[in-house]
Amino acid sequence: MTMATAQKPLLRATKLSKIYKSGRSLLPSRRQQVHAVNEVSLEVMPGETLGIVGESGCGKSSLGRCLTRLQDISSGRLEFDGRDITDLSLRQIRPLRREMQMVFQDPAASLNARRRVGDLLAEPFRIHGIGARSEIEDRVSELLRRVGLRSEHALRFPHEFSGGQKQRIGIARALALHPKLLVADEPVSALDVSIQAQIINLLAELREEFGLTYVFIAHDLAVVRQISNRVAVMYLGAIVEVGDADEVFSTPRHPYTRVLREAMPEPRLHAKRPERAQVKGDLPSPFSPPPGCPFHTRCAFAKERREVQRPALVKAADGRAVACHYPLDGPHPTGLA
Ligand SMILES: Nc1ncnc2c1ncn2[C@@H]1O[C@H](COP(=O)(O)OP(=O)(O)OP(=O)(O)O)[C@@H](O)[C@H]1O
Repeated sequence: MTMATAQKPLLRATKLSKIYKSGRSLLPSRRQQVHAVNEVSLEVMPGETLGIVGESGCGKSSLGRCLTRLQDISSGRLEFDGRDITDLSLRQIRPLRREMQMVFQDPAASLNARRRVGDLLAEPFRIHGIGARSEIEDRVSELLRRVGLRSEHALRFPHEFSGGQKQRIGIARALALHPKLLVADEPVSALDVSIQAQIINLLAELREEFGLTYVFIAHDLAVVRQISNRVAVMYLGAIVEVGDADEVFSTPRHPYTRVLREAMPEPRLHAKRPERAQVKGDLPSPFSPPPGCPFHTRCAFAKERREVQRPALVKAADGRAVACHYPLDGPHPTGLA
């Protein structure tokens, strides 16, 4: 790989939006729209892990599915490996599936319960016409070993495995064809904490071994922190802060990031801060998001004059970006404070 190639983002989203039309009303004019992803722009560089964190319903899964084109994009642009893939049809996108894969929270849902694990892992090779039968068997055994299982496990059915083992199988299936990009959507949320760490370690090892690039989605900041180089914080469909993971966690600039961080189960952090930041009220309905700054209804710092404007995500000189009229730390990005 040349330096020039290395410096180009593997994935670039520009003002990417996903709007769902709710089917609740029979009258099309009365149907409500959910702006699940609202003009998100981000870049993922080869070899890095971008964590995406935010509360349930903020649009993380929708963004993940758009980034891998498992679902259509309503507006904006998506480039993968230098190619515009925004409007590719399902047929056109199929060959790219080898290069961009997803791992989900519930691996059992994507593993056909009636088929043996060996068959499930052989499927990607068959679909893409790769390898003779004996070669595929060898590759399946190797895959199982690589994710910490045994080759004999190929003969078993998914229900014979624990939650952590099922996720190992899900990861093996996603990595079978050596993709460039893996989007993991809450891959450890359903697992016990001790198993979570094992799966995160496995993902980190595989990233190094295969030179993978990850988008790692989770509602749990502590989980995202363990594996991400950079992190993007989402609120009501928009990215409100993005930057180096350690810096975002140690000195959050968006009031919402600070609330998320202080909810982390770290006794040391809480002991130092008896007055923890509180988020006021409930997450507004995505059917009728507040005008102006989407966080102003819950923000301890918002003042009326700033409610009417939606703050843009502006990058400061140190590379961190925040969409806030009242950032908490560091250079002010908009000059409005
Ligand atoms: N297929 C769909 N049709 C209509 N609305 C949808 C659809 N999928 C998601 N939504 C809505 O879009 C918004 C974002 O949902 P999404 O699942 O992307 O968020 P999330 O942050 O991943 O939440 P969770 O962690 O609970 O899955 C929510 O209001 C959700 O109800």
